[in-house]
Amino acid sequence: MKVTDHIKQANGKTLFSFEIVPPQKGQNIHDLYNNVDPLMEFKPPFIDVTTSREEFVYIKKENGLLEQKMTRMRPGTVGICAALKYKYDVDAIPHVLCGGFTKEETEYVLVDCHYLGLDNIMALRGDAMKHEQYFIPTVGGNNYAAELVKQIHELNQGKYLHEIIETPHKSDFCIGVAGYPEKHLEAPSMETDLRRLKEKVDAGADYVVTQMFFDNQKYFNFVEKARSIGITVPIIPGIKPIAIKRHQQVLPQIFRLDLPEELILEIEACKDNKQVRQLGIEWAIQQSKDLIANGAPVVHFYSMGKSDNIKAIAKEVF
Ligand SMILES: NC(=O)C1=CN([C@@H]2O[C@H](COP(=O)(O)OP(=O)(O)OC[C@H]3O[C@@H](n4cnc5c(N)ncnc54)[C@H](O)[C@@H]3O)[C@@H](O)[C@H]2O)C=CC1
Ligand SMILES: Nc1nc(=O)c2c([nH]1)NC[C@@H]1CN(c3ccc(C(=O)N[C@@H](CCC(=O)O)C(=O)O)cc3)CN21
Repeated sequence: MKVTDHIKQANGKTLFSFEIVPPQKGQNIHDLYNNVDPLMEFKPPFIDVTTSREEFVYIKKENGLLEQKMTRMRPGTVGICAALKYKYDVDAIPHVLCGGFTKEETEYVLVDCHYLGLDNIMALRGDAMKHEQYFIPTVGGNNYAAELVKQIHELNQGKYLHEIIETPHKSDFCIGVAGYPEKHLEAPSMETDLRRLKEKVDAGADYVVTQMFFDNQKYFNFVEKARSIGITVPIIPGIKPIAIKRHQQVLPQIFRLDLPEELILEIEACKDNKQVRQLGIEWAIQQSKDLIANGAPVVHFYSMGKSDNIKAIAKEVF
């Protein structure tokens, strides 16, 4: 079922959802299930499965030189979605990226999703590769998420690439896109970034999931601004519980967001990472309760593999 239909069906009750990252290749799918199992009692209507960029790896050759190879360390997004759907009867949402894929490859992924009965696609541009300072579009691929949304939307109209299919079967994907309460790191201003978001919605996006934020006011202001420029689709807040002291530096650095002073002081007062993890849980519980009280359609959790903290939060909130 579509995310938008889950939201309609919930009739104002806030839903719980989360996001997982495929394991590194060579791992066991049961490790993933072990982290999903404890969260299923909170009845997530959908689970997102991310797609990671390809990266360079260096293989030591016999002569001692290093050989550079390009590989995807965490493949399997669509396969994991199918596995989750059929194991738990849950809607699993693959993240489909512009970066790393030609439009043709993207079409094949979408055809797989359609055959597997996946009803939703999260359409993202994707980050820069590790060695790149900025995102460089893939030759033959989509340049921005809005173009990817257009490609998916056209498939929904039965328009395949190169228009060589005469009587096409139409897909009916519900399309999610990302939104940035503290603006995307490359955007020159909040207003421009919001216009970009509007372009994605105008191209056919059905809902928005936000980047993580630690001050709910940022989300409320963002929703207000989005509404004021005519974005009417659901805007789902994304929450990440702080888990280690180092997040204080790396999260602002990677995602270009601010941590509230109160949270920083509380992290500084923690003696070890066990205390930070507990603080992260408590902070996310407060954020979630406030988001629910203010009518958020869903609270979506970025669980980066381990689910114990998400479970502790969901137990208090859902
Ligand atoms: N829910 C999730 O999983 C989330 C994922 N992300 C990640 O963030 C990264 C960025 O992806 P998206 O937001 O999908 O990218 P996007 O293509 O919507 O935007 C990327 C940047 O390009 C700018 N931009 C967009 N259209 C433009 C145009 N026509 N001309 C000039 N600039 C333009 C935007 O303002 C933004 O700074 C991705 O790696 C995604 O995986 C971010 C937030 C949430
Ligand atoms: N720009 C961007 N790219 C993404 O892939 C992405 C977003 N934003 N926002 C939404 C979700 C949330 N994501 C993430 C990704 C990593 C961590 C994270 O905490 N990573 C490391 C720390 C960073 C590091 O050392 O490299 C961790 O400790 O787990 C959190 C959320 C992935 N998604």
